[in-house]
Amino acid sequence: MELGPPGGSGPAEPGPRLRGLRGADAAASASSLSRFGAEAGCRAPAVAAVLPAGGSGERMGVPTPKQFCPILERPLISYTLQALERVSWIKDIIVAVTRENMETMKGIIQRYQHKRISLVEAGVTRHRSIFNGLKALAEDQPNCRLSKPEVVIIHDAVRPFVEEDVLLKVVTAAQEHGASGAIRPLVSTVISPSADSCLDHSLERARYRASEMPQAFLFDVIYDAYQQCSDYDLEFGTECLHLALKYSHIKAKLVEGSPDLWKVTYKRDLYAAESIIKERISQKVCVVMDTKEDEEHVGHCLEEMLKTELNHVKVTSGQDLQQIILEQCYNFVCVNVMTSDFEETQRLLNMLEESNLSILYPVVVISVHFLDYESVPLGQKMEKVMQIREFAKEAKKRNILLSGLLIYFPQVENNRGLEEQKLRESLRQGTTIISALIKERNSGLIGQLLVA
Ligand SMILES: Nc1ccn([C@@H]2O[C@H](COP(=O)(O)OP(=O)(O)OP(=O)(O)O)[C@@H](O)[C@H]2O)c(=O)n1
Ligand SMILES: O=P(O)(O)OC[C@@H](O)[C@@H](O)[C@@H](O)CO
Repeated sequence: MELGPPGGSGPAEPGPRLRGLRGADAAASASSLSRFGAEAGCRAPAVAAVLPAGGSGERMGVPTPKQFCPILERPLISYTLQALERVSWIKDIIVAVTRENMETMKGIIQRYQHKRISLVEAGVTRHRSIFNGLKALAEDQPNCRLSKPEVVIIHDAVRPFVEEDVLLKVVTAAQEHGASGAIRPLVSTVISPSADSCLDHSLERARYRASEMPQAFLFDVIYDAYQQCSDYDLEFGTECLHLALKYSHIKAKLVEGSPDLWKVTYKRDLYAAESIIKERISQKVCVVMDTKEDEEHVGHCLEEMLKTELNHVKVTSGQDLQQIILEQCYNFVCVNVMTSDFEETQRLLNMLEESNLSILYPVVVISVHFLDYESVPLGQKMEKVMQIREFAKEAKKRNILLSGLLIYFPQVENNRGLEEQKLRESLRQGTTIISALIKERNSGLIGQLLVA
C-alpha cells in the first residue's frame, strides 16, 4: 500500500488551476457543504473519496487499461480526478491502482498537477481495491497518514462526468441514512434465463433501477461491512450498497443521478466521452481584434457570423484577455486585417503559455488574416503567412492547436456590389471553417493555412 505525497491530508487545493485564479469555484464549492451543514443543523462532515482504478478493462478490448486510455491526449482517469478536485470539501482522494501501473499513475498526477491524491495498491477484484482504499483511511492501519473521514465517497475512476451536486446529494443522504447511491432508469428490460437459455421470466422494468456511482457511506458503515465480507462477496460482488445492507444492516438512500454518470466500459463509451468533452470545451470563443474599429469593421462582421454558429462569442482588444483565459475559454480567433504578420497571434500564444490553460485541454487558436489575395499576388505575402507551420509546431508542444485562415477582403473597388458579395461569401465560409476547427479540435490540421 503506497500513499502518495503528504499533501493529501493538507488543506483542500482545487487541483489543476490556472495561474492567478483564486479558487473561485473552490470557494463556492466549500460553501455548498458548509451551507448544507448549517441548514441541517449539523456541522459539515469530513469527506474523502475512494476511486477503484485497478481494472484491466477487458471489455474495452485494447491493451491499455481503460482508465489510462487517452481522451484528447489526456488519460480518462485524469478527467475523473479533475471532477473530484473541483469539489473543495473532498479532503482526500484515494486511488487504487495495480503495482504495475503505480508509476504511470504518479506521472499522470504530476503532469496534470492533480492534488489531494494518495495511491494504494489495487486488489484482484473491484471490491478488494475499494477495501484497500478504505484501509488507507482507517486509523487502525500502520503508517496511516490520512485522517479518517466521517463520510467516504466511492466512485469508479472510469466515470469522468460526476458533478458536485450529485456528490453533495449522496454525501448528505449518507450522513442521514448511513449509505446512499446514485441510480438511473433501466434502458433495457432485465430478464432471467432458464438453464437451457430460454426465457424463464422478465422483471417489470419500471420497478427497477440501475445502480450507478457515486455512492457515499458513513465511513464506519462501509468499513465494518468490508471487514466482515465473505471471500465470495469480495471475489464476485459488484455492489457496495449490498454490502452495507448485508453486513451493516443499512438500507442505502437512493438518489436519482444524471445521464452523464455512466461508466466507460466499451470502446463506444470512450468515443461518447470524447464527444461530450469536445462539446463542453467548444462553447466559448474569444475573438481578439482591434475593437476601436467601427461597426462596419470586418472583425465585427466575423463576430456577428460566429454568433450564428457558436453559443458564447466574446470580443476583446486584449486588455481583458488574461481574465478571459482565467475563465477557461479554450478557443481563440485572432483577427489580423490586411497583414500577414503574426505579432497579435504570437502575443496571444505567449499569454496562453504563461497561463497553463492548455495543460488540461487542447486550446484552439485560429490566426485569421483578412487579405485581398486576389488583386495582391499572394507570393508577396506567402512567405510570412507560411510561418504558421513553424509557429504551429512549437504551439503543439504546449497542447495549442494553431491554424491559419485567409478571408478574402477586396481592396480594389471595380464593382462594389460584387466585391461586397464576395466578402460576405468569404466571411460565411470562414465562419464555417472556424466553427469546424473549434468543434473537431483535430490536431491533424495544425499549421495548415485554410482559405475561405
Ligand atoms: N480489480 C479491479 C477491477 C476493477 N477496478 C475498477 O473498478 C471500476 C469499475 O470496474 P469495471 O468497469 O469492471 O473495470 P474493469 O474491471 O477494468 O473492466 P472489465 O470488467 O471490462 O475488465 C474501474 O474503475 C476499474 O478500474 C479495480 O479498481 N480493481
Ligand atoms: O466492475 P463492473 O463494471 O463489473 O461493475 C461495477 C458496477 O456494478 C458498479 O459500478 C455499479 O453498478 C454501482 O455499484
